[in-house]
Amino acid sequence: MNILDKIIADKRNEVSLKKQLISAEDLERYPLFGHITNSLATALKNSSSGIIAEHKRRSPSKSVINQDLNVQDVASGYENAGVCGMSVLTDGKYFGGALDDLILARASVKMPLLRKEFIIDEYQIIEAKAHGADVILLIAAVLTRDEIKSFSELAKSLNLEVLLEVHNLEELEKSIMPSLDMLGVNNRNLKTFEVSTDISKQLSEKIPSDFVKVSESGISSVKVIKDLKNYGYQGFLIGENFMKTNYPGKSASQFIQELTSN
Ligand SMILES: O=C(O)c1ccccc1NCC(=O)[C@H](O)[C@H](O)COP(=O)(O)O
Repeated sequence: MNILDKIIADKRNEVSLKKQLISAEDLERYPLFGHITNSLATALKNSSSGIIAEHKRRSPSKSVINQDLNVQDVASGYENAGVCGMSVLTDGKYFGGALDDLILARASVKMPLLRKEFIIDEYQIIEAKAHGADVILLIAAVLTRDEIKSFSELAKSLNLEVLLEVHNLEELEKSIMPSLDMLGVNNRNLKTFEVSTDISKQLSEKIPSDFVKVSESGISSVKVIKDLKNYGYQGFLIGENFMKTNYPGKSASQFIQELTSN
């Protein structure tokens, strides 16, 4: 079993247990469920940097990245740096994240927040809204076309935006539909952890122009972003490169200054 299959098997158990503890109807009564959402797609379209900065304590590919930081400080640092939005990993077992991280980030910043999660059930979309998210991630590798359609339509009905993530042409072709806002190409193969931005370049021309294109993972230099911009990318999801430092907000700020200075 590859790591992605393991994550998904664990996620199915986790979600089924959670549903027994808190019903979807209960989640809809959470105060944050009614929050007014902010558009990440619009922020990316209007930005000269396009950075989406991630809160990531650890990962299956790198184990520990940084466990010593306060998520509220990270969120404020990123917002002050001028990023377009923040990705908050909420998976506990493999990434050391939590839904509480999303609530704490929401309490600290106004910018769009992406719930970075392995979504396999509509329940998690309601949960995302109830904990302050503006955007959800759907991963084509683990969903059928019918699931992508029903999950994205549910998200849209809750005023959440959808970032659909692919890693190859087959996933892209099965996923294109009007209920998506942004199409992300993950440069990391989630089954082997191999990272190459070549996949973003190869798939760029296959992504219809009505979607905001996002390149995700393994981005650690301004040069790579300048290159990807030539392929039509307007969003760049960066986690480890910022989170491995003591001050992720400061790192993001320096990165954006370098990116936008010439
Ligand atoms: O990051 C991993 O090791 C990983 C492994 C298995 C599934 C997902 C994984 N990461 C999720 C992400 O997509 C990244 O956290 C995100 O794109 C940022 O990547 P990076 O800038 O390389 O930290």
